[in-house]
Amino acid sequence: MDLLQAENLSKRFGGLQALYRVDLRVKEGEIVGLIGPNGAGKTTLLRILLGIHRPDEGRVFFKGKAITSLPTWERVRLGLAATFQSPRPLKRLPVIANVLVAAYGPRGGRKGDWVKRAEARALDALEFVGIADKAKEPASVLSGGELKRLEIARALATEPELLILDEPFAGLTPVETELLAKSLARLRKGGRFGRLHSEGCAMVIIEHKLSELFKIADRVVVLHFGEVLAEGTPEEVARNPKVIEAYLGEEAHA
Ligand SMILES: Nc1ncnc2c1ncn2[C@@H]1O[C@H](COP(=O)(O)OP(=O)(O)OP(=O)(O)O)[C@@H](O)[C@H]1O
Repeated sequence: MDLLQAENLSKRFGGLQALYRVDLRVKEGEIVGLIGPNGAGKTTLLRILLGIHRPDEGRVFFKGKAITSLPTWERVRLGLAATFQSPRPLKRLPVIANVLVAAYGPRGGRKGDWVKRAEARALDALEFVGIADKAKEPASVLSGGELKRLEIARALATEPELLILDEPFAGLTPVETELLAKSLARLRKGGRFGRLHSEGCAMVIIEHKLSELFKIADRVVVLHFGEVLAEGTPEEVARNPKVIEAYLGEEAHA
């Protein structure tokens, strides 16, 4: 059984067809890259998976359960987590408090001693993304790259089974990008990270930095004008003439 199964998703904003009959499947522990030109519908798809938008048509299943009409918090409780293109931290609160919010959230409560363990898990999530030394600083002191990593720590504190990342590498330096890509690959393998536990987290990663994405993705789905243009391994997608014409070619000319 697939961990996530989205079927026949369509979404229209006024006269604009942002998504048209899109299918997306994610297996347990799989990393799926979601790419496509600006405006292709990637963020719209992410928002439907999270319950921020309702699709006009189509259904979403997570762990075999129909979640199409569930609110976001219930999806999080089931094991979905996400980070967004633009981080929105609680700026005046310490970095650790930003992560604690997630650790105390609806999913935290599934384990008996969650209140006692929340602090430890929040710290370990910060350790995982390499900003534990800033735990007591207000979130406002973090650099752009560190804020992106804070978002990831916050998502990880819920110990998700599927993590959806919207441009995690954007705004990161090359060194930060490489470190984060390695951390995500470790997370997918699973294991214990301090007091955090991962069974091998699956991921959907929206990204324009293709060389980094292609190193860690098992499969890549290409959206174009709201429809799936192509799908395959990174190698297959990179040499697909339709993809080169619609997207990669454009990058090459940029
Ligand atoms: N809330 C909204 N209201 C109206 N139009 C929207 C809304 N959200 C997205 N759109 C439009 O839907 C289309 C798809 O946008 P979307 O943000 O999903 O693309 P994207 O692939 O994520 O692009 P990018 O790479 O620039 O983030 C765009 O034309 C966008 O302007």
